[in-house]
Amino acid sequence: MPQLSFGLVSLGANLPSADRHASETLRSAWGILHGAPDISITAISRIWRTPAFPPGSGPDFANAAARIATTLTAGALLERLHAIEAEFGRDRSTGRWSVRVLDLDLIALDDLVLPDAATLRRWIDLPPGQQRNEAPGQLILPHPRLQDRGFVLGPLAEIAPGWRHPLIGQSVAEMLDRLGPAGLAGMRPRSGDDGPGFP
Ligand SMILES: Nc1nc2c(c(=O)[nH]1)N=C(CO)CN2
Repeated sequence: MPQLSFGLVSLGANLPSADRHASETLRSAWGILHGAPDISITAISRIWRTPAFPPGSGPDFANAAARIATTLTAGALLERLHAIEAEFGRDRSTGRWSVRVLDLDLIALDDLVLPDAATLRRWIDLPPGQQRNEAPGQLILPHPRLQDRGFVLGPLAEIAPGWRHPLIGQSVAEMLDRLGPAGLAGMRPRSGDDGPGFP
């Protein structure tokens, strides 16, 4: 029997037409994710509307977070997430902060720390905006900017507030607290009828 892992995935969409379209993109993406034989979504946050980061870099995003159970390895799961992004027309070659159709980020898988604790610590401590020197496609877990981003932590706190970062040692709720009110500035869950709960 392959091992069943616990995973956290952050979903983001920013379309020029924003809003309604972007949340439809997220809904169909999590439908595809849940339809895969070796992945199931066990909880999904509400859809949040969030200002683009960095500020002024484009239209608002729709963001959500999913808790999954999977038998896939981290590498296979990441490939699957990229394949779903490609189905939505995302082109990873168009640059880091360009307008994207769909973003599926693997935030964490069990307590994996990759590539290793010392390297991840160095990347976590990099000043904002400074580039990491990872190889293209290299697996980094947990996501190295997770603790700085309200648009990740806000939705995540709805489905996994007690999940503890294996290197930082803080829970999602504690990381969100540390960001303070400014960390969620301008961000809001869209409406009560968006969830939580799946489907
Ligand atoms: N609000 C918000 N801003 C972003 C997002 C995102 O998902 N939400 N994703 C980015 C690229 O990963 C860059 N900026």
